[in-house]
Order: sequence, then structure tokens, then C-alpha cells
Amino acid sequence: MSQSEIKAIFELQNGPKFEGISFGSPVSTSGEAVFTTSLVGYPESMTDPSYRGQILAFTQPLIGNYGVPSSEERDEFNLLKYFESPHIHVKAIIVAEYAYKYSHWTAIESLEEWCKREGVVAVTGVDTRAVVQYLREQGSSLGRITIENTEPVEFFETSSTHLVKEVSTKKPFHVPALNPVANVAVIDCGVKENIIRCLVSRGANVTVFPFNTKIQDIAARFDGVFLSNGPGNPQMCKETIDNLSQLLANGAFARLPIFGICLGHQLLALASGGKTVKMKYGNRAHNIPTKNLVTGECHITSQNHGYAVDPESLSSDEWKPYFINLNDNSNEGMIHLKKPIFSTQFHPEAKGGPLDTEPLFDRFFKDIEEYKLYRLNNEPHLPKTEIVNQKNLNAIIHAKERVLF
Ligand SMILES: NC(=O)CC[C@H](N)C(=O)O
Repeated sequence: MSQSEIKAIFELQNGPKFEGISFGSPVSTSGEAVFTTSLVGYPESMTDPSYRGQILAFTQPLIGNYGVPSSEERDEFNLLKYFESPHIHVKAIIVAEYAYKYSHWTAIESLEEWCKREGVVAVTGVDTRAVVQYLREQGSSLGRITIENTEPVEFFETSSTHLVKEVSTKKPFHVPALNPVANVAVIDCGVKENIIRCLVSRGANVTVFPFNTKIQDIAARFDGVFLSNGPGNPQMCKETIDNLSQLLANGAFARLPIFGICLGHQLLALASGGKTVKMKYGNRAHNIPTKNLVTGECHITSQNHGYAVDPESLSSDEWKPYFINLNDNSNEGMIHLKKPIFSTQFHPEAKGGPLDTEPLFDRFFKDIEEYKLYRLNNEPHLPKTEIVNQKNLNAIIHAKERVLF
């Protein structure tokens, strides 16, 4: 170890301690210790709001070798080109070997510089295989990192913390489509940039609302509602669950298309009277096989979750399981028997990861098209709707991107 190296101890609650070298912000921290087996995509994972409050260990042994792209670059929809949100959400990262030299045409800085700038802790030199073996046997655990010559901090209990509140936009914002075909409301529990891109690139004028927005009051203005991914224990997100239950119970919205991903799937299940369970150590990877129970097809999926829906808890008069995990048989989605509503535990927007299931967004748009047609032909019977268009939306919603504070 050279003079300038700072030692760091990564410790699992009631478990082993691992000594490594700090290469991020030199402050002690704590969070839920989780691991991902994804081979690429550390900038996307670290900026995914679903990782809020977590210490993320990468099983890919070499991390940092392609540096970090710009947080400023935007695509044609004004969405962040390389990140899933403007800032890092993981509390810390744990790697086996940090690549001090990086090279990539998109890189503007090193992982070390980025972590330091964002105040995020990073530890290298840890036997991440041993970390994973422990977590797989022991199950999900809290962890903490103590930087040498600083005091250890308390373990941070994430499962009873309302993390969605911390990451959701503070005010609605609007992302217009280039050639709009529909208006979609996104309930933001920590939405990933690429989910918005998957909607807007298919022609949705997307309006993103804070997690506690009364969905039942705004839904009539939209052709479809999308429920986003997000951090923490879904049961903590009571406001969204209550609003969603009211929306589902309102017969006026029986034909409204709804699509949920990951936390959105779990919230939909809870709002329908179902239950969620904490998994032993969760699924975080880019290569998880799932089976579509309707078509029998197998898809390789991108995942990042620690909770799952208990399929037995869903009312079989209303729902049927849509997908199942072929590794551990956990539920991977559900579909309503009478309404155009479906959700997935995995990530069809997959950034990073395989694009096998991205056509699920097309299915949502097909539901939207049918709903629009129905409304056109049956207008007199429907509650009075005020279809949002570019003109009246711009008048009420000024923000063009997430409002962080
Ligand atoms: N990616 C997500 O939306 C994660 C959902 C939830 N926080 C879980 O860990 O299960």
C-alpha cells in the first residue's frame, strides 16, 4: 500500500469484515449490502434510483475500465444519454479490482473522480466472491464501510425507510414526443431515464408525476398510466398504493391501460389486495431467464430487486401470473383478466441488459390505441375528460426534467 492509499473496512452486520482500499469519497457510510452479477453498465446501475440506500458489490472483477460518460449529454428527447438519473444513488460500491486506468470514447472522467465528486464511497481489493457467498447463504444483510481514522456509523435499516420519497420528482415534468400519438402519465417512484425514453420514442407525450399524486384525479386526462421502478420496501410506499387502489376500484377507469415495472409491479399487486415478500437476497443481473406463461416463450431479462410479489396472494378472479423466474420460480409479472393492465418484475427497458422483452412497451401502446378508439366511439358514456395536448400541458406544467429539490 502506498502512502496516499486510504484503508477501508467493509463489514456485514453480524458477519465478516473485509479490508480494502478506498477510491471514492473518504467518509464512513452504511446501507443494505447487495450484489449484481451484471458484466457491464456500472454508470447506469449506480444512477438507477432503485439502488438508493444500497451498498452495491459487483461480481464482475474489473470495474472502472471504461471510465464514466458525461452527465450533461442529452438525446433528442432531452433525456440523459448515458445515465438513468442525474446523480449516483448507491451509497457505496464494492469491487474486487478497480481499474485505475480507463479508456473509452464516451469517458470524460474516471470512476474514482466521479465517486469523489458525488460524495459516494468506493472500496477496491475486496474478495467479492466471498461477499456473495456469505450473502447467498445468510440472506440479505445490512453493511457498513468504515474509512480508516474515522468513526463507524450505525447500520442503516432500509426496509423501514421511505426511500421513494427521496428520489421522486418534487413537481410534475413533461417530456414531449416528436410525433405524439398518446398522452401517458408516469407515476415517478424513482423512474429510470430509459423507461421514459421507451415511452416517448414510441410517441407518448409523457407527463411524470410525483409518487404521491392522486392518480385517480389525473387519470381521466391520459390515455395510459405507467407505474415506475423505485427503491426500498414497496410496503413503505403507502400513498401510491392507496391512490392506485382508488383508481382500480373506480369503474370509470375499467378500460384505462396501466403498465408497471418492478416497484410499479409490486405496488399494483399491493393495491389489488396482494402481498409482497422480501427475497432471500434478491435478483440483480442482466441474464435472468423468465418464462412467459401466456406464450410459453423464455426471455433473458435484466433485473434489480429485493422484494417479490406472492402470486398466491393475488385474487384469481382478477389476475393471473404473467411471467415466472426460471431460476427460483419467483413471480415475474401479472396480467389482469378483464382490464388492459399488466406488470413485470424484470426490466423490459433493460439499461443495461438484453432487449428481449422491450416489445412489452408495444403491447402497452396497443392497449392505448384500443382505449383511444373506444373513447372516440363511446364518448357520451364516459366521464368528462380533458385530453392533455401540448398546448394546455405547457400552460400547467413548466418543468422539462426531474425537479430534484
Ligand atoms: N428496481 C426496482 O424497482 C426495485 C423494486 C424494489 N425496491 C425491490 O427491491 O424489490
